[in-house]
Amino acid sequence: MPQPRVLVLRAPGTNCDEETAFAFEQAGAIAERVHVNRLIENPALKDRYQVLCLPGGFSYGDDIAAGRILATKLRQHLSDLVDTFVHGNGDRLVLGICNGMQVLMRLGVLTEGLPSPVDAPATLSWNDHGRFEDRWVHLAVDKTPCVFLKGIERMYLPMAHAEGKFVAASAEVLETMQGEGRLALRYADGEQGAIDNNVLPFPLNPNGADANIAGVCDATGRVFGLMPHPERHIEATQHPFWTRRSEQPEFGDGMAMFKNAVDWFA
Ligand SMILES: NC(=O)CC[C@H](N)C(=O)O
Repeated sequence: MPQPRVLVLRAPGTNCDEETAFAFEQAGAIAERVHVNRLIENPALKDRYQVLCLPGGFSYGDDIAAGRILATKLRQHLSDLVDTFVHGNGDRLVLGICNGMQVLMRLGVLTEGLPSPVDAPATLSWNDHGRFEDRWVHLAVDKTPCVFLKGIERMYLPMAHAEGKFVAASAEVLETMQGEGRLALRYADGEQGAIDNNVLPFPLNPNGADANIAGVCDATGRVFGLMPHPERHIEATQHPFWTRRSEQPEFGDGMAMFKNAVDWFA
């Protein structure tokens, strides 16, 4: 099986790049952490990679708005790189985790092709309670073309963010996204929780996101952004109650996402 090469993009304030690269490597990929300034110096570096991953953290200190500055830098200096991974020949993948999803949202690649009643079809806003929130959440996968979520029904993952509330500009945006399978990942009520479009109470929905949205993809399913952290649950012993389980699964819930990415290139 060809080993895909993953570009894990770093910027000042990124803090999940090591774990994310490790998760991809455990899944069978070759992952390299590359600083955004190295790519600006040498844009041709991008041609080494099949997957672009924007990891979590506080890029540029979350100044102005989380993800805003890195997104602007990418748009100004590396639009060709973004275009190659997002569109290109349709043979590459893009994953944004937490701050990475924030960057993808600010770039507009996760809401491409949607009706836009105001300046953007959707955005990420501050959590309803106005604070940084760090907790484990139950997630359910909706019917979706998302490559990363193939075969996954549920996950239990940590979330850790302040600006993670997905807000759509209109009901039409949400309907279109759901129709295209783009509302891929939702906060759910416990392990058996189903997809629910009615906003679940805190802490089930930790930020008040519309339709309990935790992750969205583009229309092709190759570009995916999620607020929870799959790279923080790739081993069974990272589960908060692992010592109380009689049997351990082979991997933590997040691992399947990284394996799906690797398998897509097989
Ligand atoms: N874990 C993260 O990537 C945090 C994202 C961002 N800094 C926020 O607080 O919203």
